Amino acid sequence: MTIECLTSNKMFGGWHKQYSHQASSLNCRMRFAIYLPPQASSTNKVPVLYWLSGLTCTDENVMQKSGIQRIAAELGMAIVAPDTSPRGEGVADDDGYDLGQGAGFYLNASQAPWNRHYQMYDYIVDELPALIEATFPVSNKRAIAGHSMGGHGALTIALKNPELYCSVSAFSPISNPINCPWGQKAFSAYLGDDKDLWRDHDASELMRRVKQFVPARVDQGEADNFLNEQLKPDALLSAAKSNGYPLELNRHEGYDHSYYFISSFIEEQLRFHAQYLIR
Ligand SMILES: N[C@@H](CCC(=O)N[C@@H](CS)C(=O)NCC(=O)O)C(=O)O
Repeated sequence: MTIECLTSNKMFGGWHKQYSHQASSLNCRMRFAIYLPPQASSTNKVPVLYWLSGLTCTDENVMQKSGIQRIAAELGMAIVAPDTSPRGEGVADDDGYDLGQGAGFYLNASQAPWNRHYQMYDYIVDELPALIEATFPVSNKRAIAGHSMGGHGALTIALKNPELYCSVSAFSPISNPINCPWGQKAFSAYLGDDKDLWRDHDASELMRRVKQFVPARVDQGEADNFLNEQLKPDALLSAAKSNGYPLELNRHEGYDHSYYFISSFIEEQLRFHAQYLIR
């Protein structure tokens, strides 16, 4: 498991670094970013928040636009930002921004040609945390968060693995992908036409039936141009209500889908996670 450090920048007393490594689950080289707060040292392991980004993003969007490091440094929390799909010349792709590279949807593809590399669920749940915990001064206390496609990823991964994550949050998640164009396009390609199999990758479907509740917070801008067609937070809310799931859904008047919105509320989300990660 050799990894190569690509960049290293001191920030708020800690370090922001980018690494490249060969990902065996994805069968290609991957880049990720990590922010290590000043509290992280060989004698002090800090908890980790995994951040899953949205369509068209890489590890860089959240690290460059959200301001997440300032509050992570105060709270003593590492942030890990993986890429949003497998990458490279030999990796299947599509002309659309919402399928293929930059649009891995954090699931394991079963259909050709996608199944050769698109195993993002295994990468995020197993391979990457194992690498992070073996390489950096971090504990195995994990939380997970994300934006849009990454909000879908964070919610579905936490709901399926309540023993692995202390808490979950999302900005503007694709809450009911089986009933929206982004989700239907991606799930048809990656999972095939059997819609029964899609339900296992849908946050609203999972929230309606899970028995173990991971503390969950969602922030949604009311002026988000994807709100009604793609994101559908009401489906998530009604699933939570029907199952007695204590979901905290915050609606914010006037905010859109961008990182201007995320940077306005990232501090609140990190403080939400700190209640469960840092005790
Ligand atoms: N239609 C947009 C969809 C992409 C988009 O809005 N991506 C969101 C996530 S769903 C994002 O975070 N973009 C990158 C950024 O704002 O830094 C496009 O043309 O690229």
